Amino acid sequence: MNITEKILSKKAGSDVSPGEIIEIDVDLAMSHDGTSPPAIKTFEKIAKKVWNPEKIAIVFDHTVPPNTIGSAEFHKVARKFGRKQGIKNLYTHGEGICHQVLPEKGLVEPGQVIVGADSHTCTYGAFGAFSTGMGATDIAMVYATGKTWFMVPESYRIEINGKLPNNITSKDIILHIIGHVGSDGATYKACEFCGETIDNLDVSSRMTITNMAIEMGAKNGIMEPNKLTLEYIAKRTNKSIDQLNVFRSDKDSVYEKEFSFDISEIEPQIACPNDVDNVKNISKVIGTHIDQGFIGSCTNGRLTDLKEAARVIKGKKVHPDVRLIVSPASKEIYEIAMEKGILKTFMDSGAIICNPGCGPCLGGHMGVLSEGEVSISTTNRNFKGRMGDPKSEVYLSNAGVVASSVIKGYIESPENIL
Ligand SMILES: CC(C)[C@H](C(=O)O)[C@@H](O)C(=O)O
Ligand code: SF4
Repeated sequence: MNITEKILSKKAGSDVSPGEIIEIDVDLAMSHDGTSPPAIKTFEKIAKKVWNPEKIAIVFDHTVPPNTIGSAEFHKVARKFGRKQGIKNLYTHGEGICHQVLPEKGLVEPGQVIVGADSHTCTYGAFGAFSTGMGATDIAMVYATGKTWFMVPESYRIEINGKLPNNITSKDIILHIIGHVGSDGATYKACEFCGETIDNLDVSSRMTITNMAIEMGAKNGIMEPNKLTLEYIAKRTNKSIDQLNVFRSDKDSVYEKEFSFDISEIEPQIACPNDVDNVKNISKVIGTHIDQGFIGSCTNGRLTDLKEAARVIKGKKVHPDVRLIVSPASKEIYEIAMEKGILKTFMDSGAIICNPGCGPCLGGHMGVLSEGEVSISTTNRNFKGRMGDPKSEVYLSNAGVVASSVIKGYIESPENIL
């Protein structure tokens, strides 16, 4: 069996195979300020008390602080519910993006089943957990019962080998893969990422890859935890590595499809408007005019990303006709970036630093695009109108490319700047 099948078998109490429908207990369920209110509405029709207030996390991140009366209402409803139900992990003070906050708070462990009312819940696969997004009504059922059902997915094995070239990050790896597989190329599949490149990646870089599994339609993205990951989880959960429930794929596991990528010579990858799989080598789009750069999100708002961007922008200025918005993915990251002088580097360059949260990622606030405006962004989606007007455009890249581009006012590669 592969890692996904092993986790689901353990939960189901017997060996499962792809296509089978199982009902299992979940270890952790999550919703945020955008999806908690609809989940609560359904929950209140079916139950009075949540199944376990310790196994639910509610994180305010999508519009923090609230930007409309409607979102302030959503915060009020979710906050009241969280308090009434005694939800232990209720983060209402701008702690950061749910997908960053949950691992930081030690809520994510290998071998767990985690569900969340947000499509990028697949991020926790970087820690060797089976995790997936679902709709708010499904989450309401989980809040009430602690259980959910799945069809066991078929698995894709995606092997990545080669040493990362200069100015290339795991964002380029996942964009490269999505460009090949297609935005619906892995619909309902368990995408297992493996190979020497994955084995050597740090925790943040691994999270970027599993985070974007949903952009190929995957049910979940998953990796066997490496040493750095196990150390991270042990530290965050106050457990020893031996206490963690690590699953690994058998050597003779069965996969529906197998892919192999060598990334040792790739260029920075850019997902061009308006599809995440419209991926081009940067050399094809250098010179494209931009009006905004955004560094942040659950994909690339971590310290490694901020450091990479700061390395490129240090001592330089953002182009006068461009705005650069930086929003660290969590308060913890914000604090470290502040202490290390990284935020100062951005401020000196002319950037706007926003509080942790989703920020402009989904076009809600803090950097909405007007008609015809173009953004280069470290986020994960570039659908039509994603960051504002339907006639605005979003290019997706790694953080270093955003930094080099905002200096020039057009898409530019860091290697031409440094
Ligand atoms: C608002 C929320 C439901 C949505 C998601 O599920 O992904 C958002 O986080 C996004 O990135 O588009
Ligand atoms: S940062 Fe963007 S992609 Fe991630 S959860 Fe928030 S809105 Fe969704």
